[in-house]
Amino acid sequence: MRMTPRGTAPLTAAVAGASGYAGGELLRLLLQHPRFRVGALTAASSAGSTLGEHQPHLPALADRVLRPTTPDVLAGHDVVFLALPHGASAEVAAALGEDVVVVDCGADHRLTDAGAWAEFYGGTHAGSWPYGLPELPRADGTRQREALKGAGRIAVPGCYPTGVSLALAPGFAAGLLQHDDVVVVAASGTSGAGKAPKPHLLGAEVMGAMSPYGVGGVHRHTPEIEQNLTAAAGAAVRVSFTPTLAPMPRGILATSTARLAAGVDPAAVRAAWVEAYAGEPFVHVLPEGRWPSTAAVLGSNAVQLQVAVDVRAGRVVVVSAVDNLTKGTAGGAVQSVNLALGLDEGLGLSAAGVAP
Ligand SMILES: NC(=O)C1=CN([C@@H]2O[C@H](COP(=O)(O)OP(=O)(O)OC[C@H]3O[C@@H](n4cnc5c(N)ncnc54)[C@H](OP(=O)(O)O)[C@@H]3O)[C@@H](O)[C@H]2O)C=CC1
Ligand SMILES: CC(=O)N[C@@H](CCC(=O)OP(=O)(O)O)C(=O)O
Repeated sequence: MRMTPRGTAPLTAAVAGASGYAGGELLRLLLQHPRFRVGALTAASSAGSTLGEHQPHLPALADRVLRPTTPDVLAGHDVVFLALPHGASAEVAAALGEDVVVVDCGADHRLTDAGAWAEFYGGTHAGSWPYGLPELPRADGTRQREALKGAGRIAVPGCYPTGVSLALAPGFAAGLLQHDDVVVVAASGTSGAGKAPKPHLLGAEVMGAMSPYGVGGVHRHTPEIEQNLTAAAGAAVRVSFTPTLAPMPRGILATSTARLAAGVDPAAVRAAWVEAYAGEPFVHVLPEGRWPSTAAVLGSNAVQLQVAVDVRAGRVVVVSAVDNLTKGTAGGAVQSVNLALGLDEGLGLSAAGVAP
């Protein structure tokens, strides 16, 4: 049985996938966290090399040697962060005891519907864990953070679902939006695709170009976004989602639109978002007339939002920006772990970004 830590003794955190982008961002945040001490660091083909060869921006850990990703190496920590490719987490997690908080940054434990898993990922569904998006409004008036308090297992959301779900959920929770006409187009920086070499991520392909991918309702974040918006609406929501690759290292800008429900006064719409996030330190509805930008959230755990009503088209338009590696992965993971351990939710995290 896992106990809530008392006092101020350091908590140990292992990071599996430490040579990757998500692993590197987790380590950057853990080094700034007052309660964590970094324990074992693991990888696959990079095992045996030093962290400094993969993460030159983390000099404090440069001499640490990466170890193989095995349950034996990861056991004995308070928290294990898994920043591994899809499909690699479930087996490792199953071999870790109940006394360890396990945080899966990959997709293996995000979806509750085994049919959706089979359709979008294929293979065996590993099951679902409490979903790590604390601010997400739910139809019963609570927030997702309630499911994370004391959790021993956490499924970190995908980067697009973080920005898109927080953008639209207040409108569904307040009954302002139709459920069957939701369109999302989002652009992501290339770190969202991970570090493993891929031809479409070569500099010559990416620089100076924006290109869509996963078009036609086939991107695997579609069912995850629908799952979140359905939880907010209390009834099934259908989404058409189109991702785009943008020539920048980090950041996601999402434009999410939905048709206004019958009888809704357009003038009253924006207030629902302002009210939903009024007490949230990491979700910022910008003052009217200002628009989110990926540059303003770089390295930050913040989500920026703006809401407008396109009266001619009868649609609500929400633009959101997140850093895919911070709030979109590692920051969201640390925030959820803080809740799981009974620590202050924002401990070690900042809404301040890096600019220009
Ligand atoms: N990048 C992003 O913006 C986001 C990523 N995520 C998720 O986080 C996870 C990691 O992504 P990301 O960091 O981008 O990926 P990277 O490709 O950058 O890193 C993957 C890491 O996993 C290790 N690894 C690869 N295969 C295995 C294996 N079979 N067993 C153990 N370790 C392995 C790699 O080690 P080696 O160096 O030895 O190959 C590397 O450390 C993924 O599930 C991804 O979906 C979630 C949200 C956003
Ligand atoms: C630019 C880019 O390729 N992005 C990734 C999403 C990254 C992420 O959040 O997702 P997962 O944890 O679900 O892999 C993609 O579209 O597949």
